[in-house]
Amino acid sequence: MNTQSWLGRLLYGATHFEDNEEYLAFQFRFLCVLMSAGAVATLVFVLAAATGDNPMDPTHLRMMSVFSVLVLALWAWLRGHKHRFKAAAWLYLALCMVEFSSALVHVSADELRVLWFFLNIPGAYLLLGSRVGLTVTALTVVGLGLGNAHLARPYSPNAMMTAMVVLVYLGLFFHAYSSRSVSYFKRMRHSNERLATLASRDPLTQLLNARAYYQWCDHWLLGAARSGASCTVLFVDLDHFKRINDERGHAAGDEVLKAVATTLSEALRRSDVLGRIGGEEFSIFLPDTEPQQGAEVAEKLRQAIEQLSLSFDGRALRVTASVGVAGAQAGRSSMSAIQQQADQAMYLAKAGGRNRVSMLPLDASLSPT
Ligand SMILES: Nc1nc2c(ncn2[C@@H]2O[C@H](COP(=O)(O)OP(=O)(O)OP(=O)(O)O)[C@@H](O)[C@H]2O)c(=O)[nH]1
Repeated sequence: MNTQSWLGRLLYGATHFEDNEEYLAFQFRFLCVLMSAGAVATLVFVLAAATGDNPMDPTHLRMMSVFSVLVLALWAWLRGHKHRFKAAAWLYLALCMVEFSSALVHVSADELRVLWFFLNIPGAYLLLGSRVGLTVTALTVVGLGLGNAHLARPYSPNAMMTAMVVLVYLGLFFHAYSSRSVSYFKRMRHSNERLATLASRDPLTQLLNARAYYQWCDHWLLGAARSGASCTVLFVDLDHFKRINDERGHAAGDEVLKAVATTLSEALRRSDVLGRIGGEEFSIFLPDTEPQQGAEVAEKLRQAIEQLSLSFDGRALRVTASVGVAGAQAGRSSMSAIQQQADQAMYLAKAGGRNRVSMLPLDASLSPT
């Protein structure tokens, strides 16, 4: 979506659109093309008038020159800046209205000049939405209806009627089209967001699933490789979880997993990342954190889990966790190597009696049983 040809770069500038900005990307590019084409076409008219091939009213000629310069400037201002799109679209619409009105008033010899207004209708709908499109259609019909009698060479009632019917038809046609296409894009964006959530979240706890979690960690490690920043991974594995399932039922086990996920999320900083990477296994990535600090966080989490007061079917449930801590420097280790180290540390904690925190290479158990 963001790979651009040389023509694209020339017309739109270097503009990055997110996956959920597909419709904005279309509108932005459409406006850039409209403005560049509009400015060039107007310059051709101006040049033809200057060489005497297309004699034109001097007031309108001046108007066209100003129009083409302003549109070129507006296009240059918009290129590469998607957040300027709305303002540029409004300004372009206003410039077109002035330009077409000038042609209507000053170029009486051109019987077809009313056609310029027809261009505004699709442009307004596609760039600024159906409400603006409808307003522009209504203003054009009313303006032409009231202004015709005051023109130096007014259109015949028949010609005016034809122009108005076609304008109204065009307005209705684009109203239906733009409302449909916008709602279609919105639904598509919503579905894409839902799909992205389904693909990256664990359905039980709503935490990142293993794939999304590791993807995030790999991305961080890659980004921090140059600076060699420290990070710590905590591997949290619930103790004797099978027993909870066997003795209290699978539903009780699910409740425990949800409660632990909430407890961990609440205890962590916003910059930390938490994923459910297996049945009763959670992994936590602490960016810019030395192992010793990470071990303190691990101990805090272990205590929070131990202190959880849970009950299922009216009976209390107790849960504890063993936590393995592994520290690393970005650029020196891969995520799978760090996770493996955290895994081994967690097994040390299990072997040491569970409900504790361990760290490699020396067993750095922080909590006595
Ligand atoms: N309720 C529930 N249980 C799950 C889920 N995913 C995995 N499990 C169970 O988690 C249990 C994990 O058991 P083990 O790997 O033996 O680990 P443990 O009983 O916690 O023992 P230690 O880790 O050695 O303390 C298994 O019984 C799985 O069926 C889940 O989504 N919901």
